[in-house]
This record gives sequence, structure tokens and C-alpha cells, in this order.
Amino acid sequence: MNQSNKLSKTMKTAKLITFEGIDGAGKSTHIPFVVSLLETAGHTVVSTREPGGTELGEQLRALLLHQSMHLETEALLMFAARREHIAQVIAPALERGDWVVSDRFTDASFAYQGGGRKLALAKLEALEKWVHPDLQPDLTLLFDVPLEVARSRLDAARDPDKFEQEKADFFANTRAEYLRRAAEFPARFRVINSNRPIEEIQAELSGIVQSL
Ligand SMILES: Nc1ncnc2c1ncn2[C@@H]1O[C@H](COP(=O)(O)OP(=O)(O)OP(=O)(O)O)[C@@H](O)[C@H]1O
Ligand SMILES: Cc1cn([C@H]2C[C@H](O)[C@@H](COP(=O)(O)O)O2)c(=O)[nH]c1=O
Repeated sequence: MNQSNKLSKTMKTAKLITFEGIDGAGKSTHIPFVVSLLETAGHTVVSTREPGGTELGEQLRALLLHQSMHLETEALLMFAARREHIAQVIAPALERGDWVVSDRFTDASFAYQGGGRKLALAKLEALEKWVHPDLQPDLTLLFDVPLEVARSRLDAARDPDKFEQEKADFFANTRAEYLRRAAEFPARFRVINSNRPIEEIQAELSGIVQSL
């Protein structure tokens, strides 16, 4: 195994928490709340996002969210941005012992490129093994809502990007792949019913963070 891909022992004391869900599920709304809970508990927290999180990653994000491209190009660019993100931000933070909260990570590639766009999961697995063979989130919070709830939240909030303009069946397949992965990896996933008042969701999140 390549030395640069190995996690050192210090990284094990820190945790990587990822937020996932279809567009409009409400995940980003809760990130500042969870970051503040973790900071109150005494952790130094790096809050970041994908695609993005680095200068190059943000440039790739602008392309990915606004430029149409072949689905394999899209998957490869997502993982290229992720490779940079891990190298520049995530691995150094975990090495320092900081906690990392990321608005999306590799589950989004499986859900969107795999579920939504129907790219073979084996290709995504190969990219995952290449880009982060030894790194997985310690906790993945999957914010789940019915499609029509997500759509009405998005419609009220902003101009849609490339993904947000996709049709209902794309999001149905994306959501189904997220839920399939949550069932496949129950140790790290928590599925949050995001079709509730924000305060109720935050109460559940507080309990989850305390249990960490
Ligand atoms: N529980 C909730 N009840 C009602 N509205 C909500 C709730 N959670 C979030 N919202 C609203 O829905 C909109 C989308 O929320 P948010 O940006 O957090 O979604 P998201 O899942 O991060 O979407 P995206 O992935 O597209 O960025 C925002 O206007 C937000 O205020
Ligand atoms: C990491 C990642 C993201 N996406 C998609 C999912 C969203 O539609 C956008 C990011 O926008 P957000 O408002 O920050 O959630 O990118 C994807 O298709 N594949 C990925 O791996």
C-alpha cells in the first residue's frame, strides 16, 4: 500500500463527519449547529464541503455545477476534487487531531453519479479505492425527505444549478441509492427524518453528537 494513503495513528483520535442528502433535504442548514456542538465539547473543527474545499476544488465545483459533461467526466472530476480535498484539507486536519465536518463526500458520488446517472457502481468503487482506500467517514448523517418536500424547499430558496434542474426520477434514484448505502453501512450512517421542524431535528442531532 502507498505510504501516502496510509492513515497514521494520530488520525484515529479525530473524526470525519459527513452530511448527505438530496438537494433541498436541509442538510447544510444543520452544519453550523453541529459544528458549534462539537466546539462546545472542546474539539477544533474544520468545516468544509464537496465538491470544493480547496481553491482547485472550488474551481472544479463551478464547472461541475454549471457545465454539462459526460457522466464519466463528472465522476472523475468529483474524485479529482476529492483527492485534492483529502490531500490539502481532510488528512492534515485529522493528522492534527481536528474534527472534520464535510458537506458531502463519496456517498454523494454513489448516490448522484451511481444512483441518479446510472454510472456502474463498480467504477465508483474503483475510484474510491484509488482515492481514499483507508479513509471512511466515522459518521454519516443522511438527511432524508420526500422528493416533493425537497423540491418545494429548493424552489423557495434559489436559482437551480445543473443538478437541481434534474427531474423527479433522477432524485428518486439518488435518494434510493443513499438509502441503500445507509442499509449497507449501518455502523456509520444515521438516517435523519428531515421532514420535521428544524428544532426537532436539532434535538436528535444533539443526542447523536453526545453519543460520539
Ligand atoms: N426542517 C426544515 N423545515 C423547513 N425548511 C427547511 C428545513 N431545513 C432546511 N430548510 C430550508 O430548505 C432550504 C434548503 O436547505 P439546505 O440548503 O439546508 O438544503 P441542502 O440539503 O443543503 O440542499 P443542497 O444540497 O441543495 O445545498 C433552505 O431554504 C432552508 O432554510
Ligand atoms: C460531492 C458530490 C456532489 N454532487 C452534487 C450534489 C449537489 O447537487 C452538488 C453540490 O451542491 P450542494 O449544494 O453543495 O449540495 O453536487 C455529486 O453529484 N457528486 C458528488 O460526489
